[in-house]
Amino acid sequence: MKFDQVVKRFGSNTVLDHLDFSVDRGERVTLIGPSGSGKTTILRLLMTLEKVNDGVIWVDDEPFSHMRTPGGQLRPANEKHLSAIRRKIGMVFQQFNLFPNMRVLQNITEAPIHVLGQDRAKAEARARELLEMVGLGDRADAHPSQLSGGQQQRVAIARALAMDPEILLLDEVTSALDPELVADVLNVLRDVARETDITMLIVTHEMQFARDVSHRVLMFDHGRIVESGPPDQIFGNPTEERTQRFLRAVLEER
Ligand SMILES: Nc1ncnc2c1ncn2[C@@H]1O[C@H](COP(=O)(O)OP(=O)(O)OP(=O)(O)O)[C@@H](O)[C@H]1O
Repeated sequence: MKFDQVVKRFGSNTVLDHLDFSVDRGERVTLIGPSGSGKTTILRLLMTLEKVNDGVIWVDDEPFSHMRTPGGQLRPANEKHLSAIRRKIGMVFQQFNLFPNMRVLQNITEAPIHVLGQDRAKAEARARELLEMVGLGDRADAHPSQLSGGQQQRVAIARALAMDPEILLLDEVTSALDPELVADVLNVLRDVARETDITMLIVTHEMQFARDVSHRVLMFDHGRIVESGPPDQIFGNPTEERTQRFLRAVLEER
């Protein structure tokens, strides 16, 4: 995946200013930085919830924000291109947004059956495997309201994985949880990181988790990358004053 000179503005506010970065297949990258630095905007562009003002996003060497004309030129993606391409992307949000009137199993199989056209038996078998993986093998028939927030978030992780995404976006997935439920969710994500080769883009304030699972950390400020490197370097020995100040502030919040 590659952001090539991406510009995103909201009115006169330039949130991403000619942003360039790439993420390799299978790489896990954490975005850190102060509030308003553009991290969520990057994830929303990849979810096709926002459109770039300039520059191009590429996934698998194919234009993502754009599409090719028969003459080989790039033009902004239309709805058809976006709906095909957004299937490559899975996302888990701060709010779990499960379908409240569907049981856990159906929450997971809904999109594979209705969007990907998977056979029901196959989708259910895969959903049960994923429920085992997130430690909820015995809750397939529960309704979301019968689960804790942490369990609901683990269902949301299984639901995202059921679409076999190439890229998984995690946006502050533990921020809405009671503190005692955070560890279970992060442990499930550590397992996902260990057992799959899904590319992950992670926004989190859980610095130890970021350190454990990321190959690389990008520090953002005002829509630009201030510093990037392996987690041990960024968290252990950051060179930029802006990164040092940000990490001190995060530690003080704890
Ligand atoms: N839909 C929108 N309309 C107008 N401005 C927006 C919109 N979405 C984001 N912004 C602005 O874009 C900037 C970047 O926001 P973004 O949410 O990407 O930052 P962030 O780094 O994810 O912050 P946080 O950690 O608080 O979530 C902010 O100035 C924000 O006010």
